[in-house]
Amino acid sequence: MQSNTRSSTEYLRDVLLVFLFFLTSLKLLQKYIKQWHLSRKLGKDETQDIYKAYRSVPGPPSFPFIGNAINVLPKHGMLERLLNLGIKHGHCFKLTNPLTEDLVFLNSPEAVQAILSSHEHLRKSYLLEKLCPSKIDTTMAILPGGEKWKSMRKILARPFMYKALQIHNPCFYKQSERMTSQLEERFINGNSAVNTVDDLLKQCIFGMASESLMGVDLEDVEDGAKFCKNLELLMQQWITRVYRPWLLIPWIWKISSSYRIMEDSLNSLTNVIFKVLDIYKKKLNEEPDNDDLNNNTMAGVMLKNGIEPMTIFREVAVMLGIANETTPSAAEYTLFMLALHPNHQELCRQEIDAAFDDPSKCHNGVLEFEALKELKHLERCIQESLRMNPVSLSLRTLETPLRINEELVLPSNVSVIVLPYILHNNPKYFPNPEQFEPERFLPENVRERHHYAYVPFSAGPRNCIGMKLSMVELKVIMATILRKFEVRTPDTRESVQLEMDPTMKPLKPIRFTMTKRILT
Ligand code: HEM
Repeated sequence: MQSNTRSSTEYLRDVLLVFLFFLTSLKLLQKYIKQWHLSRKLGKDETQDIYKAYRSVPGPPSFPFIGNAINVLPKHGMLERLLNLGIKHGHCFKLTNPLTEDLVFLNSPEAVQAILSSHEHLRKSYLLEKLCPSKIDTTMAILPGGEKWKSMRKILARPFMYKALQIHNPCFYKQSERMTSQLEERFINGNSAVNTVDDLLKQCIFGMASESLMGVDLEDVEDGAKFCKNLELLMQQWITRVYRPWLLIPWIWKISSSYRIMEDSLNSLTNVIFKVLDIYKKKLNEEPDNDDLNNNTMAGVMLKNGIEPMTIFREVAVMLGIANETTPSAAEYTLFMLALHPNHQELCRQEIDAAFDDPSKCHNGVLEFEALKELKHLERCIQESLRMNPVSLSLRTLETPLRINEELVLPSNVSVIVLPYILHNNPKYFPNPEQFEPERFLPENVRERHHYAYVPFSAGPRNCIGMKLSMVELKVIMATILRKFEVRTPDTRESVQLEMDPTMKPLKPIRFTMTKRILT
């Protein structure tokens, strides 16, 4: 019996070895074919120069079969390992991966500018395209550049501009007031003085994004929390495939439980968004010339441009998925920073009180949109918090070579990553990076820094379309919370670990205490 078990273990090991050998050979073959293709395009000498320079890109030792897997796995602690590599190797380093393209991390503002400002390198990643559920793989955020991406990005730009956001100003306060009442319930009337707030921030931000982008309060159609949960399930199943590569094989994926969960959540989301579109169309029929309805929501601009309902559904679902994955962790972390630094919290509060107490800037508890621009210290605190926890990253797969500087050209079929966490925590660009110093964002200090040293929302033609929306959301949320509560935390910066999942967020929800302010 024992020898049987041993022999089946050995058999398994042999199969695994053959499989890995086969994979590595395939990868090598693929590499030579790509090199041969490039040499036909550029000439043999130039191609040899590119590959020679590429081989000199530093990086940790890579192993047969597993490449640099040990540098990224386990997920726990990955960010710190990557930051250390960034600081050790300087402006770029590479990691190899036996299953997909090599990854080159760009860590200096000059190298970051080379990729992000380029209009030629707009493809995000082959892997991202492969992983994407087929119903949403043609959305603007996933498309590999090209005319289709360009025209959709142009159509969708309008609802994200300040003019459109200004129109939705009352809805931001409505959602935020809803949240502060829930906070009051939790901290003042509840049993425990110490609580987490991540769920309430998420619901509030989701409400703001969905109402401003679709023009309908989701709570009027169905339980917003349920919709939010379905979006999260969709994102989780999608990401599961990165950590379980066998799910990349289509037939295994289609019989997996993850696929079924994803299909169920997709169907549920489709039903709700179609209901919202019906409400919106009815409103449009009643007021066909209403500029707000036609131009200031995603639903409006897409209907006006004759885009079919299924495409509208896809764009809205992906947009809300991204909104839900990014701004809530930025809000939680900003609140944490303000809780850890009462002096900065007080400076923000002085500006906030001055605006709320000025009858020319505040009507019925709603600050004029323009008054948000005057909350300068708050804005710097949000920027500094996004420096320390930049939430997202930029990823591109090169279809043609990319010149980084005089010496280095990266060959095609390499994936390039800008991880702002590395850039923003490098003492060379931000001295004492572990310190919370909002003064770094005073205009005179910003002017002295390289424009590409701070890129939480990316930059260039494929930057974040939702940047202004999320800054407005973050300001309104912080202003309404600080107006009502004194915020503190029993957690420390060292005890709050950030993880990439798939965006950067605290591993465990952060705990807060909130004391109600007595306003005279
Ligand atoms: C704090 C919040 C946010 C952060 C830090 C953030 C950051 C980013 C980053 C780094 C990118 C990658 C760009 C690239 O590949 O170079 C991106 C893309 C994108 N973001 Fe955001 N984002 C945030 C909020 C939002 C919100 C609220 C929305 C929409 C409601 C949004 C929609 C998008 C879209 C659609 C793209 C893809 C754009 C394209 O491919 O053309 N983001 N974001």
